[in-house]
Parts: sequence; structure tokens; C-alpha cells
Amino acid sequence: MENNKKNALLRTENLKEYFKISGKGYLHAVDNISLEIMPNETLGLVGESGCGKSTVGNTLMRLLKPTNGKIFYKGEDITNPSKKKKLELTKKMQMVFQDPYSSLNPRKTIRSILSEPFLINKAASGIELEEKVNALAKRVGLEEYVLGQFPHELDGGKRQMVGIARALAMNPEFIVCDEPVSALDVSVQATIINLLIDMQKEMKLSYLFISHDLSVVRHISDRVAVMYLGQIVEIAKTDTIFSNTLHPYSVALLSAVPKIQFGQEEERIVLTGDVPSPMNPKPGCRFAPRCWMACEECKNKDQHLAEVEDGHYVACMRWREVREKTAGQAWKKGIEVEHE
Ligand SMILES: Nc1ncnc2c1ncn2[C@@H]1O[C@H](COP(=O)(O)OP(=O)(O)OP(=O)(O)O)[C@@H](O)[C@H]1O
Repeated sequence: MENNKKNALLRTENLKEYFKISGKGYLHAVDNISLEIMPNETLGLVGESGCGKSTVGNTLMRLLKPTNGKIFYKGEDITNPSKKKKLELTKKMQMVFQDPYSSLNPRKTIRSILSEPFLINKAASGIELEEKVNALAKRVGLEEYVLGQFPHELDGGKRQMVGIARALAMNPEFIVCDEPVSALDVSVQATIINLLIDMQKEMKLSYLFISHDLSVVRHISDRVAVMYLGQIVEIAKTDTIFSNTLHPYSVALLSAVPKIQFGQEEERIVLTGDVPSPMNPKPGCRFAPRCWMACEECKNKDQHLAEVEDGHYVACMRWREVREKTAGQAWKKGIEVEHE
């Protein structure tokens, strides 16, 4: 753990992001998250809609000012960076969005869009700029003619390639990929995922990979963090989290992963019970009202992430019983199971 902290590319310490909702109080979108992302690592971030995944990504990118807690980049506190530092960090930390369309200026050609990072950072001009943009497009597999086109002339896959190329322009070290394939046809999802994997190998990138698609997350991630109502409830190596799932919420979420080949049709995950509100949460385990393992104590006592096995952290005091109850279940061994 200490070693991870020291060597992490990016690290958060008790990160909180609360939104003030007038007349109602505070919405705890991210509530006390401490995590590390190592160099050249992909950390998958999963959880139901609204659990706070994008808010984690946006806060790491400092698109939001943290309510509390700290963010460190290579050991340096970047929670409140100066303007100069912010610009420096923009080169090293980038974001790939679900649909880059909204962030691609419709009146500009792809060449002009891909030139921007070089111009803003005064990294190239004239012929050199042209060559750099050509090389960037080639790197992500965009044909040269695309550079003369406008965003609306491209299909979703090509637009996402432009989004990725733009993120890569300044040779970043860390990229938040926020649902980068969920708006794409299944047929092009694999192309984009493979591109991200290739770029990671080539450029030694680290990714925070946010997705509700567990098959994709399983395919791309080195480790997976499971989020529930603003908190991380379990984090472990990808194989471990699927084969030795210890939090009752992760069990509910991950046991529903269809055992299909990546890239094919997906199945939706349905959890029963009401999702409690992230507004002014009550003390006690947040999953307790929906939990199949909950006892009286869980309802009153906060659960904190604890390392229960090497590199495997769980926020549930009943993790041993969860393991016993789910031992030998088909989904843990990768066998297809029926879901309601
Ligand atoms: N700017 C904001 N102001 C108020 N509430 C917000 C704001 N942004 C997000 N939220 C709320 O914070 C919570 C977490 O939202 P967030 O988008 O991070 O979840 P998510 O897990 O990424 O969901 P999804 O998978 O649907 O994108 C939600 O309850 C959301 O409504």
C-alpha cells in the first residue's frame, strides 16, 4: 500500500465532491475516495448510473473543484494548481468522452481541430504543424482524407478516433476514458477499445476507464474499482474481482456479467430495491437497504475499505460470509448463468 502510494501516477486522498442543492442540502456525489492509479495501468471504474463515476473523472481532471480531500500527480499535490501548473497538467492529463461530437467544433475541419492542441501549447506551426497532424491522424488509424472533413461527415467510430487523437496530441501520461464506447455501434466498439489498448502499449499510458459495460471493463482493465453511491466498495485486480468477489453489491453487479465474447450483444444488469438518495446520506453502510447480507449493525455502522487479501480491498464486515455463500457459483468460474 505504502509502495503504491509512493509510485502512483495519480492518487486521491479522501476525495469528496458534494453538490449544493438549494433548499435540500448536499448531494454526496463522491464521498471520501482514496485510490491510486499506477503508471501504465488501466483502472476500471464501474457501478450503476448516478453512483458518481463521471464526477470522479471530472474532479481528477479538475473540471470540478474538490469539496475536500487531495489529488496527487507523481507525488505532487495538484488539488488547487496555479494557472501555469494547470496548463502543464493539461498536457499530461487528458479526457476521452462518450460522444466527442459535442466537443468537436462543427465549423472546423478535423485538421483544424487536431491542430488546436499544438497551437495552444505553441508546439508547432507551418509545415511542422501539418506533419504533426498527419502523423497524429495516422497513429490512430484515420485516413488522410478525413482531415479535410467536418465532424458531421464522420460516423461515430471515426469521431471517437478524432477525440482520441486530440487527447494524444501532447503525449499525455494519463487519460480519463468516460464511457468511450457506449455511444458506438457494437461493431465499432472493439476497434476503439483495441486502439486504446494499442496506444497504451505504445505510449505507456495510464487510464481511468469508466464504464457500465462490465464485459468491456473486464477486457481492458488491470484492476477494477466498484462504486456505490459515491463510495468505492471494492477494488482488486480484474481477475480477482470477478473470481473472488467479496462485497455483496459487487456480487449483485458482477454476477450479472454475461459470459459472452467481447464485442457482441450485451445484457442489462437489473438490481432490485430502491437506490437510496445521495442527498444527505445517513450513517451506516449505504448498500444496507438493498443488501442480501445486511444485519442490524450494517445499517448503523459505516463500512470502510480494508485490505482483506493482498491488494484486495473491501468495505464490508461480512466479506468472509459473502465468500462462503458464493463459493463455487457458476459465474465465478466463467460459466454462463441465467438472469431474470
Ligand atoms: N453538476 C451537478 N450538480 C448537481 N448534481 C450533480 C452534478 N453532476 C452530477 N450530479 C449528481 O451526482 C451524482 C453522480 O453523478 P455522475 O454523473 O457522476 O454518476 P455516474 O455514475 O457517472 O452516472 P452515469 O453512469 O449515468 O453517467 C448523481 O446523483 C448526479 O445527479
